[in-house]
Amino acid sequence: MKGGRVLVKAINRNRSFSSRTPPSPSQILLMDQSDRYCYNPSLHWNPQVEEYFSKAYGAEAFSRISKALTRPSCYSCIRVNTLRETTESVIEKIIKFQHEKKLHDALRDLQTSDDKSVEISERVNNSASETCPVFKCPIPGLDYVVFVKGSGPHDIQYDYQEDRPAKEVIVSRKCAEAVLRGAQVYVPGILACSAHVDKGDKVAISVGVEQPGRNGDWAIGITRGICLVVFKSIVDPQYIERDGLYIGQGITMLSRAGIFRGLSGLGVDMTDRVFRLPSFNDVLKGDIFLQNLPSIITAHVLDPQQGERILDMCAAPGGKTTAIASLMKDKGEVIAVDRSHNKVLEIHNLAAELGLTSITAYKLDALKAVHKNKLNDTATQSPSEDILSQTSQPAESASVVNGNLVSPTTENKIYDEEMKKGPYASKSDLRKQTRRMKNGPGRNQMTGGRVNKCEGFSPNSFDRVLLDAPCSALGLRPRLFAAEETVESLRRHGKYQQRMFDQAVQLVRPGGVIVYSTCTINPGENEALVRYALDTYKFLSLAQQHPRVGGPGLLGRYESSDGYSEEWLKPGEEDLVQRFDPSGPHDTIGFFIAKFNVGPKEA
Ligand SMILES: C[S@@+](CC[C@H](N)C(=O)[O-])C[C@H]1O[C@@H](n2cnc3c(N)ncnc32)[C@H](O)[C@@H]1O
Repeated sequence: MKGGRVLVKAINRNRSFSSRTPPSPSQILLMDQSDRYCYNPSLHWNPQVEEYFSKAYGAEAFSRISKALTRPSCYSCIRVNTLRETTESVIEKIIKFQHEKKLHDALRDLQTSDDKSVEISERVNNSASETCPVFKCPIPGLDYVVFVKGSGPHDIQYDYQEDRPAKEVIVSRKCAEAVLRGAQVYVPGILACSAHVDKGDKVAISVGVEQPGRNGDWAIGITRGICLVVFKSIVDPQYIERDGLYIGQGITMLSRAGIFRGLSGLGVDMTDRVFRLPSFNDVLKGDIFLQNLPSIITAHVLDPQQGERILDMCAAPGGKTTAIASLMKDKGEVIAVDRSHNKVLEIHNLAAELGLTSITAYKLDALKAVHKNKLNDTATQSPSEDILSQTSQPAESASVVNGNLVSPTTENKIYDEEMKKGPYASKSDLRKQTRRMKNGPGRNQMTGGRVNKCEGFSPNSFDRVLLDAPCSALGLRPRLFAAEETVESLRRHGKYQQRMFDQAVQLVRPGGVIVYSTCTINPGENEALVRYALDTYKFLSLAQQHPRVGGPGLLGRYESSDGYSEEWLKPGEEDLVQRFDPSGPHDTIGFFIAKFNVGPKEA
């Protein structure tokens, strides 16, 4: 009864999150559940941002883009490491992998099902994990790119019965976005679940998405561990808000108590998904790299040549860096910088995994990428004259404990804490135990390493520079919430990118090339940057791009009621940039690429 009162309070509190008048619990139970148990989300935007984008694209086009962002692309895009493998051999391996996965799922089905009479071959045929079509990318020049086609959205049978609602699990938005891309549900991503959930139960998975509050703020309104109850007299908080936010169903790997006691591990094994996309986590490591099509195209557009010296200014985790090095057949010098120590380690690990030796990664703030003692040194320098002051940073060797990257100091503290709790005989026993708990040596679970720090580079010392700028990332999909960005934060991104671009311009040699890219649909970070670049540096000109897959850029300007204005492209420039529309025929993320030729610089 006490629990019931807590829930009623929670419901009342959460009513403020919905602008609709919530139906009563008995009305809810009479509602057509097919409206509820489906995937039909609409993306929340900050109202001013929505107005700005609607003006930029037109209301109808923006609504299409917004809808497309809530879905994953319908295919996985794989870049074959051509230094190690052929496209044909990778296609064969992927087909074999999918058949093995189907058999694995059928065996799991046999283990968990009450009806053991169904033959394994029949289970293989009925398995929800499809063998997806695998084919070479048809774009000329990209025959080392492989597409694996997924499917969806699917209608899922959640076995809802009026008197016995499905057991449910609510996951966080980040977790749901990963699940929509093919991941499993891990314990930290679970926010809430029904009462009496046992290990092995079939559960419907929905998403807890931020809802508008009274004060114009956004909140999820779910306390982790809350119990979901649907009786005739009571419904859980956010019952209404989860309408149309069901992403599939799965089998729980732990009981309710186990889920909320644990910190890591698989929580729900997804058996039926709204979008079926093959997951290639840790599959064919070193032979393939999963990468968005526009990112692969960005490396092509840079057109790096063997023997050249290339700078990738914001490089981690190294997707484009490694694509560039591969296009150069690993011959030349690819310098990759990122401001984050751990992310530089990721670049190292990825380069090692793909067997690329032409890449050197440094920790460096790209806003200070021009060496300060060489700022006025505008004479063209050959790479050998470019003296970098680098320090091999005596970086703390980092370790992974329980999935988290920790420094040795932190690691020691953890040991001390664990010593107090655990039955371990000694620190060395605990160390062994902890090592066993560590995740495997995947690229994102670094097991420590040294990072070179560098003071910057001489002006004019690179043949080509890629600035894949940090951005609002409003092109990434699937996305279930977008209202965190305001017009002010979007403008700040634009200013930051301009400062980085200024550095790129100084570092590239006359006659060289700069490629600028973002994964956002925001014209303020795309077309406005191009305008800034062309108006500020008269020796820059837009260059033709190959291959050309994206659509034209936006022409004109934008003026808001607060007096702020933005200049975009001028007629004739629109076909020299590539804008990837998430609602377009290629079904990619939202992305933007501009390529600049660098003419003679003024003295
Ligand atoms: C869009 S991601 C780059 C993705 C990468 N190019 C790839 O293809 O894998 C942007 C990166 O910029 C880095 N970054 C942000 N501000 C930076 C700065 N001031 N200097 C260097 N790197 C920065 C972030 O750490 C992040 O890794």
